[in-house]
Amino acid sequence: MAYKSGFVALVGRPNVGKSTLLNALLGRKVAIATPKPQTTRNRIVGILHRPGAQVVLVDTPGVHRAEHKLGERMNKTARLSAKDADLIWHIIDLSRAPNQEDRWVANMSRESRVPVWLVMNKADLVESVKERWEPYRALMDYQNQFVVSAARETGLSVLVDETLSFMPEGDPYYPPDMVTDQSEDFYIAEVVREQVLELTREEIPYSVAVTVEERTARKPDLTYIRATIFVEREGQKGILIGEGGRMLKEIGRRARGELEAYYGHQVFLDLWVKTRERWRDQDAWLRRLGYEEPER
Ligand SMILES: Nc1nc2c(ncn2[C@@H]2O[C@H](COP(=O)(O)OP(=O)(O)OP(=O)(O)O)[C@@H](O)[C@H]2O)c(=O)[nH]1
Repeated sequence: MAYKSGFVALVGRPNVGKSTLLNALLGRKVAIATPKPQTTRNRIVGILHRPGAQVVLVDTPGVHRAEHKLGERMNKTARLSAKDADLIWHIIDLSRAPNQEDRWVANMSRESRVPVWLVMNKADLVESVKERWEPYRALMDYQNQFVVSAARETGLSVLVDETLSFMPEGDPYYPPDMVTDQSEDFYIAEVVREQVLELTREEIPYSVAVTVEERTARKPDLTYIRATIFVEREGQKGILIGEGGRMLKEIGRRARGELEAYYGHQVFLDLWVKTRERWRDQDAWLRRLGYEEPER
C-alpha cells in the first residue's frame, strides 16, 4: 500500500485543550498547557508515526479578540496553519457553550476550504454529551465528529485511526525519529514560561516572554542554562521576583525539575528578569522574542 502523509491543524478558541491533546497523542510533552487562556503563541508541530503513515499535527494559538500585535500574529498563525492543512480538527470544550470565538473558528475553517472535523474535548467533565454538542454541531457542516478527553486519554485511538486513513498518499515530511520541529531553546523557554503562567495572575502571564541566552554542557551530566524573562513594566518585574526573590526562585525550582527530567541529568538554571515596555506591540521585539510575523 502507498505511504500516506499529511498535515492536521488543531484549531480552536483558547483553553479548549489543543496542546493537551497534542501531548496526549504524541505520548510526550511538546507543547505547554496551562489553565490560562492564550498559552500557546507559536505554531508547534508534533509528528505522529505509524507503519505506512505519518500525520503532522500542528498546534495553533487559540483564536481570540486580539488586543496587541502579538495577539494579531497568534490569530494569523492559526488561520494560515488551517489553510495549509489537509484536515482541520476544530477542537471545542464540551463543558462550555459555544461563544463568539468558536464561531470565528468555524468561519475561518469553512473559508479555508479544507475538510473540517469537530473534535469535542473534555468529555470527562460533562454528564450528557449529546445535550452539549447540539449548539456546536450547528456551527457549520462538519464532515466528521469525535468525543474525546485529552486529559483522560479517551476516544483518541478512533480519532487517530480515522485521521490516518484520511491522509492523502505521499512521502513522509519528517524523518522517522522526529517528534517535533521545535528547537531545544524554544522548549526550554516554554517550560520557564509555563511556570510563570502557573504561578502568576492577572496581566502578568500575558506580558511575559522568555528567551534562552546561553546553554552549555558544563560537564557530561550538567547543563548550564541562562534565560531572561521579559515583562512590560517595572511593577511586573517586582512581582515576578517577589519578596526576597522568592517568586523567581520558585519559578526556577519548578522549571529546573522539569528540565532535569527532560535531560536526565542536572541542570543549573540561571534566571533573569528584564523590562521591555510594550514589547507585545513592537515588531522588532516580537521578532527578537521569537514571535515572527507569519508568512503571507
Ligand atoms: N478535565 C479536562 N481538562 C482538560 C482536558 N484537556 C485539557 N484540559 C485542561 O484545560 C486547560 C487548557 O488546556 P490547553 O491544552 O492549555 O488548552 P489550549 O487549547 O492549548 O489553550 P491555548 O494555548 O490557550 O489556546 C488545562 O488546564 C488542561 O489541563 C480534558 O480532556 N479534560
